[in-house]
Amino acid sequence: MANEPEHIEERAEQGPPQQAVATDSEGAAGAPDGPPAVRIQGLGKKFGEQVAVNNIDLTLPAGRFIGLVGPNGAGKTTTLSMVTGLLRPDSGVVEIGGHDVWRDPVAVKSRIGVLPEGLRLFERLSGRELLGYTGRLRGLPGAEVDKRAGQLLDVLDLSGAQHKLVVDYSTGMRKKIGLAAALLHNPEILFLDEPFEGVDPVSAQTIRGVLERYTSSGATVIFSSHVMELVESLCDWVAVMAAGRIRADGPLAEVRGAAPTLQDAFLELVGASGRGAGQNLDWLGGGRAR
Ligand SMILES: Nc1ncnc2c1ncn2[C@@H]1O[C@H](COP(=O)(O)OP(=O)(O)OP(=O)(O)O)[C@@H](O)[C@H]1O
Repeated sequence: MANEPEHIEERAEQGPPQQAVATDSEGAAGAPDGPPAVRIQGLGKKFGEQVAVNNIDLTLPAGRFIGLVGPNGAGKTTTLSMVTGLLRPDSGVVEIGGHDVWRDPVAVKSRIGVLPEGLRLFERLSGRELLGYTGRLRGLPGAEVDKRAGQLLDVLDLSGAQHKLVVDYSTGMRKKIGLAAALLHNPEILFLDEPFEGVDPVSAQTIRGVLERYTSSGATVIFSSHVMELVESLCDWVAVMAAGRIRADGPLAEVRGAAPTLQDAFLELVGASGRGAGQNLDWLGGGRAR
């Protein structure tokens, strides 16, 4: 990720140009009785001449396990940063649970949990203190924060490290404490940027279990990943992004289509299926005689 998140309050004040948002509750929203988890219209972001996100429209239904996939530089992090109010778009509208991210930031932020990529944590707090601080910031009563923090630390196998300073946490431990902090207020929608990166298989299994339990209650998870097998086994809804555009989105089976795996469908969608595997590197082969 190359994004340097701007300051959140500053961005909340200076929303992007507003556009009218269609009010239909049909189609990909999938939940006729409520608004979709996320509705994006005309969302765009440029960094200098580099178009990171190219006027995308996307509707993500509530109550699903949703994967946002795409090659390096596709625009996933930029999109998630704008959707969660961490980065100001150049254009477009984002609604979360029917609330405009820029006009109604408090309503939105109380409903979402975010595990951003390149997560910055308060390094000089212990894991336990970090959760205590986050819970109080979220307005939870102290006793409830203590209870939930203890349970999350236990489930995520961090109890033994709860009094260690976050600065001394490993990459995987940082992901797990970040996830605990994002879940503490029991949000309706959880956004996770590469939640499994740097996480060992045992911890990945634990995180999976926590997320599956969370979505089974009707909550929504939206996460970005490069690992197709993971997305295929976890998600029931997928959006494929490449070069700043949405190439396909919908139920997993629909996006996979006739392809044997999501990986095959993905390579086809992003136009990488015919790309050579380094045939030009004819000098490479350290095991052969030179
Ligand atoms: N702060 C920034 N300044 C300049 N360019 C940026 C910045 N953030 C992102 N970009 C560019 O925008 C494009 C999209 O980047 P982004 O990080 O959103 O992609 P991504 O899909 O998350 O990639 P990855 O999977 O590698 O993390 C890339 O070309 C990237 O170089």
